[in-house]
Amino acid sequence: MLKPEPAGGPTPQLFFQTANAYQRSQALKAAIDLDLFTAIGLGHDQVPTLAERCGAATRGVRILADYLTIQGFLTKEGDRYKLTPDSALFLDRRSPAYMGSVLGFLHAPKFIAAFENLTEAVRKGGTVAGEAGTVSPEHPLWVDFARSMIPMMAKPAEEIGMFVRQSQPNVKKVLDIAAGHGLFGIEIAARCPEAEVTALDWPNVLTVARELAHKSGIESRYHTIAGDAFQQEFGEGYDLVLLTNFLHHFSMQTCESLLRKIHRSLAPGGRVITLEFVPHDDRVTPPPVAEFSLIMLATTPEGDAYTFREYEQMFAAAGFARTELHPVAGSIEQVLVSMR
Ligand SMILES: C[S@@+](CC[C@H](N)C(=O)[O-])C[C@H]1O[C@@H](n2cnc3c(N)ncnc32)[C@H](O)[C@@H]1O
Repeated sequence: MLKPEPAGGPTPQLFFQTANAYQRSQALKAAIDLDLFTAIGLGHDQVPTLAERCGAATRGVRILADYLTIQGFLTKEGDRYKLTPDSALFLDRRSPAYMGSVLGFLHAPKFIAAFENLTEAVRKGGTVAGEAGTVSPEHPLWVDFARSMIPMMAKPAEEIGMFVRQSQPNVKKVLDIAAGHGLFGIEIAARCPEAEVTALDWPNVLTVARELAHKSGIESRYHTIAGDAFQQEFGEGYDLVLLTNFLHHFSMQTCESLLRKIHRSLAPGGRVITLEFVPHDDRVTPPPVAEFSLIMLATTPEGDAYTFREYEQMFAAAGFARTELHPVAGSIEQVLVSMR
């Protein structure tokens, strides 16, 4: 979508598309706020009935629906709109894969604010959103994350749950570091009946994880450690430590020190499952994965999207015998399995 036309001469198209990209994200937000995709899915496919269903002006809905057609979220035949297969799956509220809530994090004012001073972040080489950005203790953004991101994490959590069920079915002690919503540990507890899961995160975030554990019916096997992963005692004898979407917030040196602490907490034969954005060595491919490092620049002092070579190096330096990389179906992230 963002590539310039392959036609002959130079074109400012990429410049304009990128300069105006905020209009596209705001149009998507408006459609989700008005539940326009669900309304079309329900058959309100012409402007007058669609506007009525959305509680909006016909002029507003006509212009928005046409814009979303141009952007590829809808199709239009005559004066009737239809959802594309992707919009039907991810943007119709009735779908189990509905993603609308994800904007609760992606468009959270504190998250967007971190990008408003990107020039300064580039000058500095790290976030200018407070001293430590999103890695400040008990940063409130993580409660938004825990409440909003479950639809995005559901598929990888299910995949990791199935992987553990297959490869470590008798797993007993599981530590879920920076658990957030808790979905990853909960999926394992749901599939491995002997698993006792300990979730570690800031106290305000753990409230969300406990709610989900309760809803999932595994709360009697769900325990928590509230506080800083770098300070709190983990205990020992873990068969499995989960590190999903956490290491990218820190420098390699800080990651290594955490990995050493994790290594000490593992039982013989224990392993770590890390879920991460892992770009190729060129750091620019695959694009959606490699782009992740810009988020780390804007929101953290030293975070990054590390390559597999860098992760291998960090785990080896912390004492791990071997690290393997696995793709995750339905996700752009990858899993690293590291053996004690
Ligand atoms: C990107 S979220 C990942 C949540 C979940 N593991 C997932 O993969 O969806 C990062 C999590 O790290 C937690 N966190 C950040 N700094 C932390 C620290 N120093 N100690 C413990 N948790 C921390 C946040 O509260 C947040 O829940």
